[in-house]
Amino acid sequence: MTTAIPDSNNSMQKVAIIGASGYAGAELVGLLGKHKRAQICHLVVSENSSSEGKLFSELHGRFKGVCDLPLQAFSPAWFDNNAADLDVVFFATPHEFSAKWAQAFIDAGVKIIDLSGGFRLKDANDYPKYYGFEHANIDALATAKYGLAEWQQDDIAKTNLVAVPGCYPTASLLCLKPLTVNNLVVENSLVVVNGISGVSGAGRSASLATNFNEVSLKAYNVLQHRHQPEISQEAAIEVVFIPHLAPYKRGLLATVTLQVKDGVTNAQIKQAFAQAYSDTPLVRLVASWPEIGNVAYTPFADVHWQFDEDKQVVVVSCAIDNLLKGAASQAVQCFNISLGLASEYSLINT
Ligand SMILES: NC(=O)C1=CN([C@@H]2O[C@H](COP(=O)(O)OP(=O)(O)OC[C@H]3O[C@@H](n4cnc5c(N)ncnc54)[C@H](OP(=O)(O)O)[C@@H]3O)[C@@H](O)[C@H]2O)C=CC1
Ligand SMILES: CC(=O)N[C@@H](CCC(=O)OP(=O)(O)O)C(=O)O
Repeated sequence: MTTAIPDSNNSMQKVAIIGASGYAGAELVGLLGKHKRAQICHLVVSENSSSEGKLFSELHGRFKGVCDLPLQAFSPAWFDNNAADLDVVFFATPHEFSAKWAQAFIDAGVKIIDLSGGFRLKDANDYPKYYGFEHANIDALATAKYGLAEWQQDDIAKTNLVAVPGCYPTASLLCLKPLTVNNLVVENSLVVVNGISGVSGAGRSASLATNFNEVSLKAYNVLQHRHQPEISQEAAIEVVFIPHLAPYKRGLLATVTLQVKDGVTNAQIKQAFAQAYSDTPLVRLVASWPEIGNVAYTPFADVHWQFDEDKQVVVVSCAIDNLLKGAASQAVQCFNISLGLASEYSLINT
């Protein structure tokens, strides 16, 4: 069953953010705190979190005087006491949490906008392989809709479980989809996606591998990253995905290299990108190769492409902020779409 949010009277939506102490959750607090249609009712962390009871602004000092709500601990009792009063819950939690709890919220009449990967893959068998756990809720997996905001508006508007795309898949798919939906790519050819992320992509918890002082620049999880099947699934084309970790805080770049069919022209490629992104305020076709510095701390995605007519090779690159277009601001786009608002509502010039 799918249910749009009841919204006939432009009502405020009562929202909770689970995972509010983390990086993506904190960005959501910032965006939803100034959103005219959202009332933040609860900020939630894990059951045994060291952050329980602290003010959100104690953890994220830039919000002092802006959002001083206390962080509550999630538990089955918390769910029983609060879920039914909410309209929308954002999960900025580990993937397993979403997989376990989404259905209970949906049964309580709550819409879920899930920033984790708990509902992105359609094949439940991929969860043990790429996420390391058996999916707890295969029925909900079947009803979830992927939420790449510029491409899946109708699905997002109708579902009560939105799987917000991963950060690398967002940038990669914004590059790929104009070419794949127009059937321009050579069948069964090698499609290579190189991604580079800064350290905030790994979340707030301490780890030696993602410690700023330890990171230089290297590829990781090559051919086995969980975003490889996600990109392939949503582009409907097999890709080779090579993520890299680099020593900066915010932003992500994906660069795609592929071969287009014999006879495909520069004009066709131009038309495909123009058609896709001429009317998308948050996805900008830019005149030179995208830079992380132009999109970090913003909800924008910048896209640029180049075509080698002799080799029939296209290179497309997209830069985003991993915590915004790659997570929180895209989640707000999904929230806006579900309310019948323009997806960029409250995200530009506010
Ligand atoms: N960082 C990024 O660039 C992106 C992240 N994402 C996804 O968003 C989600 C959050 O990522 P990020 O903010 O980076 O991660 P963080 O590690 O920074 O934050 C995780 C949050 O989840 C909370 N949490 C952990 N376990 C539980 C639990 N069992 N129940 C309830 N809350 C829990 C943590 O609170 P506490 O530990 O205090 O309990 C914390 O608030 C992940 O699924 C991630 O994959 C998506 C796109 C990009
Ligand atoms: C630098 C870094 O570690 N990045 C993370 C991806 C970011 C993320 O949180 O992944 P989701 O979008 O799937 O939630 C990683 O490679 O696992």
